[in-house]
Amino acid sequence: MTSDHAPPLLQARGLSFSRNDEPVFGPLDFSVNAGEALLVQGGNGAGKTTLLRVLAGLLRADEGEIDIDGQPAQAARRARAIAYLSHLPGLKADLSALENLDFLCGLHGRRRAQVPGNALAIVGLAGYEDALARQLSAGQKKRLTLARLWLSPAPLWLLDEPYANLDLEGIELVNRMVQAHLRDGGAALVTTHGAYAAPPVRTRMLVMEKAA
Ligand SMILES: Nc1ncnc2c1ncn2[C@@H]1O[C@H](COP(=O)(O)OP(=O)(O)OP(=O)(O)O)[C@@H](O)[C@H]1O
Repeated sequence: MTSDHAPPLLQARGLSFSRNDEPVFGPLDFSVNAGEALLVQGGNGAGKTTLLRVLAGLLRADEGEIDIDGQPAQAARRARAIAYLSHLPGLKADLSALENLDFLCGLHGRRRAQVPGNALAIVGLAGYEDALARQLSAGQKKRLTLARLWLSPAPLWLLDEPYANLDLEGIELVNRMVQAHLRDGGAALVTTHGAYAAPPVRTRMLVMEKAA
């Protein structure tokens, strides 16, 4: 079977979510193939973060189906396939940068041939190995979460506002990481308000609007 006939890495059909009977989004239909990015665009409150949390399995959809590699996205498949970069850093404040990465690799595994020390250098944090997470700036924290992402073995990246808090060099770093990940056969969903940079890769668009 050639990759042209492989099922999408991620497919959502009729996906909808509401809170207290108020619709937040949907029904949405979209798919992302290996080697592609899906830009999830929408203004504040449009439901982008909520969608990523539903895809990551942190919230339950009201209706619809999510398939990963052509199979229903149950918990074990999600855990193996998805790396979720929240807009919150989710770091252990009293552990060092390197300890945070070691801890997260212990929880989620890591790509072969990638080690935490190298990942720190790749994201521009060489020399910060022993700095406590709480002593890092917002942009440095973001870079540390990018190092974690880089170490993840998961093919499907869910990136919530990956450019937030980053300087120009950091934005280019995200774009290079996404390009390399897609070249390796991965895929990425990237939320954006539309005003940010977007990765220069093969992209699909999903435009979300605040539910009426
Ligand atoms: N924990 C929560 N409890 C109640 N309502 C929430 C909660 N989180 C989000 N919402 C509401 O759900 C809607 C969608 O929010 P969401 O964070 O998904 O939007 P977004 O598109 O990511 O916005 P932004 O661009 O501002 O980050 C908003 O109306 C928001 O107020």
